[in-house]
Amino acid sequence: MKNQLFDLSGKVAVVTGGNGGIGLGMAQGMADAGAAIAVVGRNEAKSKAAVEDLRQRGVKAIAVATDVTDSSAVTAMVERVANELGRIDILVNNAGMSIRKPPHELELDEWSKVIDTNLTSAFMCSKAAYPALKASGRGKIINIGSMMSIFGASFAAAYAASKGGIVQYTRACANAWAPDNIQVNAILPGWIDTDLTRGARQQVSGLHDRVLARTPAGRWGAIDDFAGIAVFLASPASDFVTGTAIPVDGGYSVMV
Ligand SMILES: NC(=O)c1ccc[n+]([C@@H]2O[C@H](COP(=O)([O-])OP(=O)(O)OC[C@H]3O[C@@H](n4cnc5c(N)ncnc54)[C@H](O)[C@@H]3O)[C@@H](O)[C@H]2O)c1
Ligand SMILES: O=C(O)C(=O)C[C@H](O)[C@H](O)CO
Repeated sequence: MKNQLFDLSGKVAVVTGGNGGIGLGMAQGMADAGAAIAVVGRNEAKSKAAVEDLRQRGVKAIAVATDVTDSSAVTAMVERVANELGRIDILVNNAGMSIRKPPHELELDEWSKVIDTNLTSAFMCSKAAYPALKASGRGKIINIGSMMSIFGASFAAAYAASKGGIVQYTRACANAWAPDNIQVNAILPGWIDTDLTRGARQQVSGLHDRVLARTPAGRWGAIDDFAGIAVFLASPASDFVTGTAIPVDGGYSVMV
């Protein structure tokens, strides 16, 4: 008999920021395991391309244009996914951004934008999706933290605050929703080659080589590195795993 531990057939996953970068890597992994995917993003051309890629993998996929900092848009997004794909079993809170400045130069509106995008969006999406995840009977939430959930950087005050907050929010929800058989976990990516970190490499002098030097795997991460962990945390294989924050970092967080 086929091993069903990692089988996502019949499941529906919502991936915020799923039209590129780490979100697309996770969406591709879950699609290959059989899940239908709702790609939640703002850039329609990128979302269309992502949906085509996912459909080529033999699953249903839809694009839902949504700004995850807008609470009524988030509510409408969840309703549309449930209507069009029939259910929600997996929510991946992945959308994120950074504004890289020293803390004393960061304006209040910049601080708020980062916290709203990286942390408050996870709260809003999780709260909106909770009834559907509970109805699923086997709900899974995957939140995306960072090395900045563990370490600090002079250019990442708001970003690190948001990513530290994601870990604590994950733990709270894991406790609250365990009785509903919803597992809530976080992934802490190391340094991954995406649009986000292309910006970081332009803005932070020497970053590329510093990351290479302290990553035991000897390379930057790729979006494909997130397919396996997404499938694990979305599937029955992780049914007794909740409240954790798992680094996917080529060893960066264990390097002295
Ligand atoms: N790349 C890395 O090294 C790295 C490391 C640690 C954590 N992360 C986290 O991984 C996640 C994905 O980042 P990435 O590196 O793939 O970068 P990315 O820029 O490719 O992806 C971020 C996605 O979030 C979307 N997004 C941002 N604000 C949004 C909003 N208001 N509404 C809807 N969508 C929005 C973007 O449009 C984009 O699609 C982020 O949470 C990021 O903080 C990335
Ligand atoms: O883009 C930045 O400024 C970041 O800090 C991105 C990530 O969080 C970083 O790769 C560490 O995980």
